[in-house]
Amino acid sequence: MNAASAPLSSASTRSTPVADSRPLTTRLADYRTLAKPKIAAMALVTVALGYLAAGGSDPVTLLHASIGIALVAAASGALNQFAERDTDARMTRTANRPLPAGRLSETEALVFGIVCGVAGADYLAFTVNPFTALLALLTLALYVGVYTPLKRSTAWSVVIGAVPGALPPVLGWAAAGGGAEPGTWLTAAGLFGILFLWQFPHFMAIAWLNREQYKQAGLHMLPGQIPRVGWAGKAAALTALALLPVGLLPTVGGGVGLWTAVTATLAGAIYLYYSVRFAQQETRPTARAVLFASLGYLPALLLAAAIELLVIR
Ligand code: HEM
Ligand SMILES: CC(C)=CCC/C(C)=C/CC/C(C)=C/COP(=O)(O)OP(=O)(O)O
Repeated sequence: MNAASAPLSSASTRSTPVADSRPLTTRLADYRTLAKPKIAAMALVTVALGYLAAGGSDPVTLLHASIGIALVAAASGALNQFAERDTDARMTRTANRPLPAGRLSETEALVFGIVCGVAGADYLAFTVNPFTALLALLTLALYVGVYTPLKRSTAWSVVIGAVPGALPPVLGWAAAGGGAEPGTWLTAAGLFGILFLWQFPHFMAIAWLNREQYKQAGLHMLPGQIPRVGWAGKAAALTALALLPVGLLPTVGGGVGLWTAVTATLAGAIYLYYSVRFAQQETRPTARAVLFASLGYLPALLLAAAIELLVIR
């Protein structure tokens, strides 16, 4: 029985809500942490990219889609943390999250996740379209129901987790009615491919930085758990290299233009440079440089597409 399957220590989480004298702002901050706002915010960047690339031009529809998807993303973060309350308690990076730290109860996290998921899906169905609502629920189901449990048993969980992670731009494309226009399917496939590949250098760096903690928690995030020297870096460099041609697909599909293709190539080249440096020498600085490069790539793409589609065109 590995560490992840060991029984929960009773001190690490509470199952029933207790009277809480903390200020409301503190409690709201804990619910905000449950929602994983930074990951959700970056996902919304890619939703907007998908919406614009599918020809979406109504800011109200994009706002409705963003609100609904943000609620479903918050549900995915809360239900993921509910499911990982035991392993989160075993990693210093996550031990201070509301559940392992005992600031929120399992019931509170579960109810918050379910309410956000139901509200988000209903909101999308009524203000955008049922297809987008279904796709958002599929993303939630794959992330919480497939990726999260698989982390305890196989490193392939990262490849599987990259599928829901890559769906947000397709949600934006669906919100713009992309499904009705077969011609835009290549654009949607390109955006999915970009985000799918983008996740590997991003996470190889994170997994390498946290490799001892993942081992301690019994999570299988890299083959062999502690990667053979250079494995994480090589995987990052290879996927960053593959990202260069895939970054051109939304332009080939006609969803975006030449400037977005140029931006994807420049941002991709920077991402590749830092990934190759990480492959050459796996150190904390080279790994952190890959992580920071990953956090700049997607906003750069959205900015180029927005200028190209809303200003230049
Ligand atoms: C296989 C897929 C992915 C994995 C395993 C993964 C894992 C992680 C982990 C473990 C962190 C560090 C969180 C912390 O510091 O506690 C992180 C940070 C982050 N991830 Fe990912 N991620 C993946 C995909 C994505 C996707 C699809 C997005 C959004 C489009 C994203 C956006 C972010 C952002 C913005 C941060 C920085 C958050 C912070 O600084 O706290 N990630 N990721
Ligand atoms: C609509 C919708 C649901 C959008 C969300 C997009 C999405 C699924 C992003 C998650 C990507 C991912 C695998 C994060 C890592 O979680 P982790 O549990 O490995 O991270 P942790 O170790 O920090 O908890």
